[in-house]
Amino acid sequence: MEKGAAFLFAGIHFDKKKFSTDFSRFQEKKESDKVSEYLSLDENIESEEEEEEEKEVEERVRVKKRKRKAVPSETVEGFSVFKSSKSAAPVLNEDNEKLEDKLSLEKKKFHQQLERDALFRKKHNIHVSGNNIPSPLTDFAELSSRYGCSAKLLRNLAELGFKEPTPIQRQAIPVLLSGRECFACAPTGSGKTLAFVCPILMKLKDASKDGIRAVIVCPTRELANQTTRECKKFAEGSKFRIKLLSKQLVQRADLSQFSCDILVSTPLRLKLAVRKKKMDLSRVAYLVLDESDKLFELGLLKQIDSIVKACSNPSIVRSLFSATLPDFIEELARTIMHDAVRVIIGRKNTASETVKQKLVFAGSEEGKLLALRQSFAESLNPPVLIFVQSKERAKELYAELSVDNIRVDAIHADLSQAQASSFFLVVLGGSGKVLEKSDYMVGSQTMRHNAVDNFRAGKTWVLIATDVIARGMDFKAVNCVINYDFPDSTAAYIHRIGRSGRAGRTGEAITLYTEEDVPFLRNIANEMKSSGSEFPSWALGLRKKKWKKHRPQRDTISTTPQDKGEKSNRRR
Ligand SMILES: Nc1ncnc2c1ncn2[C@@H]1O[C@H](COP(=O)(O)OP(=O)(O)OP(=O)(O)O)[C@@H](O)[C@H]1O
Repeated sequence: MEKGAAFLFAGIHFDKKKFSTDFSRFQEKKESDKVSEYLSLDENIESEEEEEEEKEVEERVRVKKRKRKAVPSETVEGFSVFKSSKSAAPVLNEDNEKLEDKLSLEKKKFHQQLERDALFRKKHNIHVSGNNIPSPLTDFAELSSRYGCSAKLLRNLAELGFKEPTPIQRQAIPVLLSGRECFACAPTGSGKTLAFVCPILMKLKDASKDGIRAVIVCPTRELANQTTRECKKFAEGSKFRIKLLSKQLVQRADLSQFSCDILVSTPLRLKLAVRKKKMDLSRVAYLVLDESDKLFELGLLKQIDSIVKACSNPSIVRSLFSATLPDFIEELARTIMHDAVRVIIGRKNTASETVKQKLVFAGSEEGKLLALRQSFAESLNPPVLIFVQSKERAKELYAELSVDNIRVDAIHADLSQAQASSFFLVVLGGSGKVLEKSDYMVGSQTMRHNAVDNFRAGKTWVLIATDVIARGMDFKAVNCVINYDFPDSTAAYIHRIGRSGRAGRTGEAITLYTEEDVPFLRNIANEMKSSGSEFPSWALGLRKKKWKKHRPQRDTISTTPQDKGEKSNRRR
């Protein structure tokens, strides 16, 4: 429009009714022949106004509808707003209702499942904390239906005689299979090994040469050995490469290209392999710290720290397992774990309920030996495991019992020397001969092995040991554990007596004590009480004493004449 003529038409409106014929003529003309700018000018003005009004109304309706129905914008917008909105509304309502029904049904199902899980956990004494904890396993078959477990693994479990999962297996396996990190505390002999090995085998699926894929750290060589053997049993028939990090392996010049599916090791060996032989742990997807409270003790903490750092894969799943898990260890561990699930079976830090516990006052060191001989004379029900507090005392007791016509053996390690000179140890052979250093430096590993194997095989009836085998060792049928020397902590007590009463069997534990041990009796009595054993109630009335590494100097065990002169001076 020309600016100059525009004022002439300002305020002029056609009376559309009066000039409807003309108007329609123009309209037709306009539409067919594109009427002159002059005539169409007013029309345009009017139609623009109308169009704008119409648009405004449409927009208002659109906004109102959006607000009222809160339906997705695509269903309102479009060419024929009113048409589509009229027909869309009922469909949307229906959809919404269906969706709501579906959601509430799912919610209901979810809550029912939570209730079932809670009841099931209560029945099996499983306590959990954490977010979105997966349901416990009702049976091993669920490993297949819920997680696609291979038939081979299920067959292996069946062949090992594992009919039902134990409580720790019921809960820890689904937690780890869901990719969650886990703190687990379950009684001794309750099947923790399978609880961490099974998810690893299932997650790794097939053998691969893609670096080191899973690492299991155990505090002692015996336990690492046993765990390797167990892993191999569970993985029977598969191509998984399961390796124990042996001394020979660490001696290899370069481990930077070393690969295996599961690597089992003690902390010191693994740290050396990483530091000195460039072993690469950056691809480890699963890290298990077994007997984790032991691994977090001061002597091993630095090694564990460097191992955890070397396992630098950001999506790593870490888990901690033990029968004893003090709060401060949990807090420490929490600093390295993400959104971990905590699984406790029964009451945390309690002895196995399948072990009948007894406390016997022996008066003195002489009284202890007398009590032991007397009990063996009355009934020796092998296999029996005897714990003493030092390797010297193991040697002395061994010398005493080997003349009693008892098939006895001894096993112990001097851990402080082991740390200084790669596992210096002393083993006493079945012959009763105390080995010279040159003997055990050559064959120490084999002999320590033999002591364990002979005991397992029933060739040895009585095994005298230090705390080196107190943790994790699975001697299935140990009938009785004797604490010849009082344990040095509650955890040591729980682990020592836990060598008996495993996998649902019953067992017995006898703890001898002298005056020196009385201040710590209350702690043992408490353990006896909380694990359901008979306990001396008077001991609970004793003064509370913090139990820190109780290893008093004790008189020698030896009764041989040549030792008698020295006896008063010799305290172990
Ligand atoms: N589901 C199962 N059914 C039957 N036996 C089982 C089952 N799971 C494990 N066992 C057996 O129970 C015994 C103890 O298992 P395991 O050594 O794993 O216990 P643990 O909880 O690690 O004990 P510890 O705290 O002393 O290390 C083993 O002999 C093992 O073969």
